[in-house]
Amino acid sequence: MAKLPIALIQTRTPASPAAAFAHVEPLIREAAAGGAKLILTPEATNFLIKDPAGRAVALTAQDRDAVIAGLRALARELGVWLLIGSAIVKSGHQGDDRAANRSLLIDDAGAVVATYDKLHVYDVDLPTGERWRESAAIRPGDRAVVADTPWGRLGLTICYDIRFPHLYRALAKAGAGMISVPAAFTVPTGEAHWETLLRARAIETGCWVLAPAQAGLHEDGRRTWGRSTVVGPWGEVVAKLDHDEPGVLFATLDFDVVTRARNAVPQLTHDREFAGPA
Ligand SMILES: O=C(O)CNC(=O)[C@H](CS)NC(=O)CCC(=O)C(=O)O
Repeated sequence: MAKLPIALIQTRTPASPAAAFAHVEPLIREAAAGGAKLILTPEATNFLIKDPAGRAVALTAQDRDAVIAGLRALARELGVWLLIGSAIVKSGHQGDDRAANRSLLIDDAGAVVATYDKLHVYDVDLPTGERWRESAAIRPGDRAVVADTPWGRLGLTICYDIRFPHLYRALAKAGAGMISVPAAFTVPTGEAHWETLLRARAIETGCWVLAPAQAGLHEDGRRTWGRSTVVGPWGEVVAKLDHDEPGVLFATLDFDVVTRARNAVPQLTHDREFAGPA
């Protein structure tokens, strides 16, 4: 199979959608100019605020969101596939005011070909005193998604999902050769867990793991870990931005490596049913 040149975009997304688009657009152009055919952006590409429940930004529906519309036009203009790691949009569920934290896969004609709503929401109290209640603002999704691309199947996940290995196993078993993990990781958990979790999921699944990240001190005082990373199917870090500044990370995916890793250790075919623990 042909090799796939990709790029991960590392952003420090501002709080307003217009500023968020102005921030990400030149980075995507740089990625396309560098030859990437699939470009991935982080979680919360359309705006990033500390507390989405605080709603400084009015929610829009997916098909009315100006950032999504702008990025669809850009994908078409540049002739690239684009994963909007996530956009925070109206969930579309009646009687639930919360948003969806949604990944959107855009093809090179600008069409939305797959969407995935983040399954696991981040309700966590960190030892540093940081307190997150994502469930107050975000309605979690209820289905896993793999999408077909010209280069094989892509499994879609978001940020905190990385801590739920069974989701990744299900995606690999559904034929994914690459899995996206757009993120806005906190600094304390980024430092302690980010790279290890990404490498573990790659090793367990024999998939390419593609993790574009929010980075640095955002305008509302929130800080994210950055360190966008591409991990190969054997678990090695193939490319990484070792900092928390905005930027573009290039890599070339070879899907023969997926086959080789899975032939070497056919763990995906060795699952067993088991009783208990009692
Ligand atoms: O709220 C937004 O606008 C964007 N979404 C996020 O920042 C989300 C939910 S608060 N962050 C995480 O999932 C961090 C996970 C993490 O850091 C970990 O697993 O340790």
